[in-house]
Amino acid sequence: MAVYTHVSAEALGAFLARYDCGQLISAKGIAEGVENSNYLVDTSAGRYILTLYEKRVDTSDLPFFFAMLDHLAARGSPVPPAIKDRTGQAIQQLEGRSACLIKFLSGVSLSTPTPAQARAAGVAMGEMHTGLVDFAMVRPNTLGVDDWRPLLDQCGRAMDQIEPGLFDRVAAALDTVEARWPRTLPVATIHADLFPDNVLMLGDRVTGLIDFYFACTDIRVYDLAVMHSAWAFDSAGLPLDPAVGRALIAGYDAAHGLSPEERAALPILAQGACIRFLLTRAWDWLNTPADALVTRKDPLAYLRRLDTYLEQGDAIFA
Ligand SMILES: Nc1ncnc2c1ncn2[C@@H]1O[C@H](COP(=O)(O)OP(=O)(O)O)[C@@H](O)[C@H]1O
Ligand SMILES: N[C@@H](CCOP(=O)(O)O)C(=O)O
Repeated sequence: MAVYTHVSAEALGAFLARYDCGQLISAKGIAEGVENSNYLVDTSAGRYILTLYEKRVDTSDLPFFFAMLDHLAARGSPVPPAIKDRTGQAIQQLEGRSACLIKFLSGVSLSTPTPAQARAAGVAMGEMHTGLVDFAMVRPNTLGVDDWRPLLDQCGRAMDQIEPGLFDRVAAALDTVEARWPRTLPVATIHADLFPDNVLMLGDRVTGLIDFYFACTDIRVYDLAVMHSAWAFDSAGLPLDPAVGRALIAGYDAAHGLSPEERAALPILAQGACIRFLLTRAWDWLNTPADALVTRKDPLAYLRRLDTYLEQGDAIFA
């Protein structure tokens, strides 16, 4: 459960008093998520998400994330803007953390998407990228290709406690990815973590794109590769029906367009995405205290995805 910081009823009441958002009715910690503390807050005026920012979010980045959300919301994307208090402030302090009240969006996240749902999600990413074409702010990717080697070294040989030989396998894959990483593809603002749990859906319709706290400026089609690595596999990292991944890419292509160079780069970008999530999961696996109220994500599910990309090459994207 991702509730790292407890919020008292008194502190929450005082926090809500700054907003025109009604009187507090209830607040419940949200089990999903791993990065921040999230509460579902009901008031006499409606339902909200309260987020307190924890370890990986640098609060100096919050203005970038909220400007991106406001930009997308103004262009009709189903994203949740932060709510401003009566003085126009979105970012507050609560229980010693930076905190925001965020619009609640309906929908549920999928564990086994159908091709039709994957297509809709690909379209949603494509439309998001189109909406961001004129977004001018820049935030370098702090978990980009040049950060993976230092992260691998930080995890070190302790990775072999997760799986014997894991460090050497990831090091070898990273050698290839670094050598073949495309450096001339279009760069843009990307979500960088659009997993199924960050896409809310009702049936085949996307109702929400959430969790923009890894958003950054990087190779645009890397965003699609990240998405493929998360959507085309089950939670153990085993491939789903290949039609799911194909539909995702077709939806993106229909909504935004994919150049031949971008399409050709997908295999190496997807291998990079596997290394990125394998490493952050491995770091969390090795450094999360046993009594933490959070479910650690399995690094090896990303080793299995990497193996599939290495075995299947271009075929999985054809
Ligand atoms: N704007 C929102 N509307 C509805 N539910 C949300 C919203 N934001 C977050 N959630 C819920 O909270 C969960 C955790 O949020 P998320 O941003 O993914 O957390 P974390 O950053 O800790 O990974 C989501 O899986 C979803 O259930
Ligand atoms: N999507 C990442 C971890 C980030 O978690 P999220 O709940 O913020 O999406 C992973 O699965 O490793």
